Amino acid sequence: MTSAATVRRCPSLSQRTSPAFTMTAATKILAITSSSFLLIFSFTALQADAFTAISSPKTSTSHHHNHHCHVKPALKLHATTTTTSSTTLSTRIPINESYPGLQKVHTNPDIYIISHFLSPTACNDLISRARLKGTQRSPVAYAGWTDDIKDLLGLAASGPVSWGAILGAWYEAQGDESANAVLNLVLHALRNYSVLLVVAGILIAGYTKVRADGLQELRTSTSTTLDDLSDSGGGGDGSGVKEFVLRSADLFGPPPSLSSDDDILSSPVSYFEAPTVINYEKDQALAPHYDANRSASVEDANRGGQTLSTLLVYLNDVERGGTTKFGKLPAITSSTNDDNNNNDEEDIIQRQVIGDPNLNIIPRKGDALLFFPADKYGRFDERTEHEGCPAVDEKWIARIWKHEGRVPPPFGLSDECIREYC
Ligand SMILES: O=C(O)CCC(=O)C(=O)O
Ligand SMILES: [Fe+2]
Repeated sequence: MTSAATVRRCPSLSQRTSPAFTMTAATKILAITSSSFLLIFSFTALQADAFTAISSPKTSTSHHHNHHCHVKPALKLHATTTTTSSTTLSTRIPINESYPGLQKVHTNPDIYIISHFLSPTACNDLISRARLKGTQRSPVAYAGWTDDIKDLLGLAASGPVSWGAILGAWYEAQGDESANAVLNLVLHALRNYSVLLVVAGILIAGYTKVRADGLQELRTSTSTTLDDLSDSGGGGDGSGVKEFVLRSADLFGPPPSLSSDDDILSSPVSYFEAPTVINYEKDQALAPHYDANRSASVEDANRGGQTLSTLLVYLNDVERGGTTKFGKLPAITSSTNDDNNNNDEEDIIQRQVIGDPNLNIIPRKGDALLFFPADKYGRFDERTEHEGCPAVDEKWIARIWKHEGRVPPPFGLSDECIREYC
């Protein structure tokens, strides 16, 4: 008999535990709740570290020799709206404010248009290189999935999983009048909790997968990355990729606080993802999204962390459709912007979609659009939500994302390439 053994081993306990022990309802509730709270507490304390360890993408060093990678950077679409308050944001990363053609179209969050950022030859070269390499359906990453899963698991663990565990244990304890009733109850609660947590985990993983698959429908363009800065490989008039990368380096300027003994990190280019060329055919579009990722420290760890700036260049004139719209920002009217002189302001007003209350830019060949999806500390700025409106006429753009840290290949340019051209 277990109880006899217990009595022999532990006399002091046996004195307090009468053989005819009957567990009161209050004891049961106390036992179950305390074990559940203990579990919830340890779950919450552990989940952050454990989850980060599980989901953190591995940084690959095996690609460093790879000059011409075929890995496409993914677009960061969020399945849920993030809640970062813009009042907690700091300023954006600095840029070269005297860059020729720079015109501010919105202040806080800062958005610029840069007229004639790329020459028509460079635009043509970027398009022809992308055509030669071939574009494929643009990938979409479910940005923030790690945090979403954490949030959902946390909710489940402290809500339905706990109550399910408690109710289940309560039900199982009915009629258990043995001396081990309390222990049994706690064990049942713990077992129920673990089983239900695993079930919740499986359901949440399935739900996340469905959401991730759904996001792909929101981006219907095709694209490719170009990481070859050499003149050969295009139309023969010099490399549009090189022009794009070098002008972007001039625009962003050298990174602050250089560790000067590392020549690669002192080049702004090492913080760039390789240029991506994107093609929209009739009716293709990119739904409203953010270029930053609220879980960048985990999900973008192998591509330089958070996206701090987006630089888009329109590679062709687009008569109808294909505008870039900022759905949370107002259109520029003659009174909203004091930073430009009247001619520049007129020019910008003309480049917006007439009648749209939001900032909505019409593509013009060679012009760049510059904005900052996160502040200089990498904090997500939801005001920069934007979309590529459905194309009517064909549209081509090239894009560089500047990150917080070095973007290693295959996402960024190789050390050899940066040393040779930048
Ligand atoms: O096509 C556009 O105008 C916007 C593209 C964009 O937002 C992106 O590639 O992240
Ligand atoms: Fe974007």
